[in-house]
Amino acid sequence: MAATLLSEDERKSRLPELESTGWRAAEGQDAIRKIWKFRNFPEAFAFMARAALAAEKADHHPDWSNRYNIVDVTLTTHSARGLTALDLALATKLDKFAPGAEVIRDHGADIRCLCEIRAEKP
Ligand SMILES: C[C@H](O)[C@H](O)[C@H]1CNC2=NC(N)=NC(=O)C2=N1
Repeated sequence: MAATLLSEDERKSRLPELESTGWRAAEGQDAIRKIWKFRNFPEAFAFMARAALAAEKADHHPDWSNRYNIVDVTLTTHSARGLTALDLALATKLDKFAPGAEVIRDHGADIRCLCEIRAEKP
């Protein structure tokens, strides 16, 4: 069965818990975003490996980027064009995979979304 968008009631009851672990609204889309800072690249990549296996098993995949020890994750359900229960489930799993990692709320200029990159006008 196709995943359906979270209702207002579901959002009210489920999102505060994710908010408390550091998830925030992603800009410009119905999605949640969290940025982790690990101690080093191996720890970041170990997290990503576990996340990748969980994502593949659930057939639900994160939109993410990695730069050295930073993993920047956005969750949304593309087929539903917004948040569904699949995103809540994956977010909860990711939180379990990175219990000790620092959560970054303020990202520096070095970490930019590819969507911000524009070709220079000739
Ligand atoms: C064919 C395959 O099941 C779909 O493309 C899945 C794969 N992973 C997915 N992941 C996410 N986040 N959203 C989707 O709609 C989605 N669709």
